[in-house]
Amino acid sequence: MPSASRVESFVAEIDLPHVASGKVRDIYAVDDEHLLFVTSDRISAFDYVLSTPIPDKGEVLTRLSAWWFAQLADLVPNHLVSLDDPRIPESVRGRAMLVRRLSMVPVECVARGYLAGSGLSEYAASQSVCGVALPGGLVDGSQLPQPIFTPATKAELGDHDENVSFEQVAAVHGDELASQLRELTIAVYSRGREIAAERGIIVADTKFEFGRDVDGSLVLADEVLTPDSSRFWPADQWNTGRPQPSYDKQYVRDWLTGASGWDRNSEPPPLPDDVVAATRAKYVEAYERLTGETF
Ligand SMILES: CCOC(=O)Cn1cc(-c2ncnc(N)c2C#N)cn1
Repeated sequence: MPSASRVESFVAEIDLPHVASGKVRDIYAVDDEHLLFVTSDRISAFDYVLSTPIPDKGEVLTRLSAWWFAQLADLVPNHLVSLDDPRIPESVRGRAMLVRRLSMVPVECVARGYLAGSGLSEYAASQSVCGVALPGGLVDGSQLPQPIFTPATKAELGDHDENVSFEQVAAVHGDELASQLRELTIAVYSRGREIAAERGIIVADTKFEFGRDVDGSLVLADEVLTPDSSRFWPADQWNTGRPQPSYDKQYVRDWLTGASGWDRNSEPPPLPDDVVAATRAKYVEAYERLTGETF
């Protein structure tokens, strides 16, 4: 959980009961049926939430999620009600969604189309990810023969989610729900990946969260296919056998591991203005390339 002072500072900004917080997003209760899903301008890197915000990042990611919800509406219903409802406080309008309150399924529904991160580590040890066997000879950044469902259990803030197998999800939630989650996760990722690829962005993997509404239907919740919930790679720089450049966070990563002189065991230093500006520009560029709209 974030430090008490951090949560209080956000609760102070928004006069609604606090429900949940992630590294960069916070959820508040509006009424029995609705929540306020707020995305801050905070950015995280190397498992730290950096002290320097990226102006407009929260609004870019909020509007990107809203755009994806519309692109995916024929595949799956979603929790978005509005971006400009009068119940959204003026102080966060633009970077907040009014959403339907759901009964959340406590499974991080991850789809992977490429090998990276914890998937690569698991593959190196077992030639599988979350119990899904893969062909030999794959390397960092390899495209998988087809997208795979690699669920995880949500960790406390600051810890890494724990990868689990489909069978483990089925053991806890039943075969039917586990199969529905897998099918929906792969279908929604496949659509999103295809749309992004046409626009020069590889979505290597992504994490969805689903909830159930009052009649038990699965509804797509949380944020969707953003650079925070997914690995976004520039397609024109894709080169297997080494870590891929991040579409949105590479300037931050390069500065932190280079010119900043940062000692990895301590809090990262504040970002210089040029890194902030270049990073903001990448978020805006990703939004404009994907949606075709001017931010
Ligand atoms: C920001 C940190 O919290 C989370 O990411 C996970 N979470 C989701 C909910 C939720 N709960 C009911 N209805 C919803 N529509 C949602 C959503 N989204 C609560 N925590």
